[in-house]
Amino acid sequence: MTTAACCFRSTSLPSSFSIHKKLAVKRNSNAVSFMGLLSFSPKTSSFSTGLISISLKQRRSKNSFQVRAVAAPSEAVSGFDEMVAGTQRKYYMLGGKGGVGKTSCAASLAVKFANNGHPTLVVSTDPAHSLSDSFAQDLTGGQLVPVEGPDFPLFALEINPEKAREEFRNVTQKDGGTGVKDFMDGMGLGMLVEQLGELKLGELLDTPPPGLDEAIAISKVIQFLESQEYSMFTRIVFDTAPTGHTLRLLSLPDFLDASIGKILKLREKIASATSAIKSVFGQEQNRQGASDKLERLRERMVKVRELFRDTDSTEFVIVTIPTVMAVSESSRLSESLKKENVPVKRLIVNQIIPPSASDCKFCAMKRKDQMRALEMIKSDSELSSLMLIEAPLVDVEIRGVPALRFMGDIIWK
Ligand SMILES: Nc1ncnc2c1ncn2[C@@H]1O[C@H](COP(=O)(O)OP(=O)(O)OP(=O)(O)O)[C@@H](O)[C@H]1O
Repeated sequence: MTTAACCFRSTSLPSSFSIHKKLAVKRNSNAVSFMGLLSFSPKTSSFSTGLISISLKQRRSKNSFQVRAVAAPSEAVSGFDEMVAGTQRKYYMLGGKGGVGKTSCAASLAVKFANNGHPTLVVSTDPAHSLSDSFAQDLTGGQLVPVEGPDFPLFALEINPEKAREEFRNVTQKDGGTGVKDFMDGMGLGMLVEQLGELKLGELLDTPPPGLDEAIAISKVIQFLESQEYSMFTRIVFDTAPTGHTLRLLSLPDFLDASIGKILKLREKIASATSAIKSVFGQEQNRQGASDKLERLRERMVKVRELFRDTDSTEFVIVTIPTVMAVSESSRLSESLKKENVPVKRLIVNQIIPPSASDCKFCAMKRKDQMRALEMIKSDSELSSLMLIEAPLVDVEIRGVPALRFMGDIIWK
């Protein structure tokens, strides 16, 4: 058995393991190993650290190599049995600070659900999508795209926030905002125009606050899921935008709901005030259509809000890394989510450096730091009550279904 010493270099892997964007999924996307002592056994064609082994034996299935975990640094259980049980539709939203591994964790959960018999949809509502990168497949286009690899249907959806906002703008501005204003001006109802000023909807859409795109994206997902065609999905996994956005998103549906509610009320007022002349101008039909659209949009916003707070079907999983900054932010996120009555049960601490048998000072220091952050979690009033899931740092990027399957088997137990 040959032994290669650690560090966070995938150069400790043979050259065929180097990660190339396009080829990753077909050839070597399961090229995953932990930092730490890495051994290669030519006899069995497998790598092993003290913690995992990766078998290079080619499988007959589409996904070339088999990746097998022997043991993870933490034997902590994520309660996956509970997550996977039942065929009632469940929503999992993964969120946290930027770059901590939300997409990798969300994608690995989606793969795991699909491999456990759930037709699954994974949705990115992060304006900076990375699902395509994570799956090493082109999932762009704002439509449901089948993901190749898992045993059961897995679809991905990257919502194009710009496009979604544009659609929203068309409905609210043309038919509900400026449309109302023009209409009222035309009717000589200037006194009602002032009331529109309060709505600030046009302003909102010109300089959208963070979170708006996500609210619209989620409402769009709800729109998809309302149709019969998509009723087969029993698990929906959301890869959400970084923390700040998520927090603002939580209050947005209320805000938008109120704004749209105001517009609709205003419409009713106008409708009665202009009932005598409206038929002359033949505008009644248009207005009714616009009102219906707004009403539907409002209903969807209400559903977004309800979805976030539904303890039976929804759970927000916080993803963090073991650093003081990330832990502090996660604590604040947990507090805010609880305040908003969003169900939170699990906390993933990602990128934990496993104990290393090699004599790497940098790793030892880093690990010590991480252990301190983990202690901080255990004594944090917000985070200590959550189910702690520890996920190891691996020394290459997690890309492609086999790698995600491997990661999923470590995290979701
Ligand atoms: N446990 C891990 N070990 C090694 N690399 C990891 C791990 N988790 C995530 N990564 C890598 O870190 C990078 C960022 O991960 P990912 O895209 O999942 O994070 P994110 O939180 O979704 O980021 P963003 O906030 O930018 O959307 C990716 O290159 C991913 O492969």
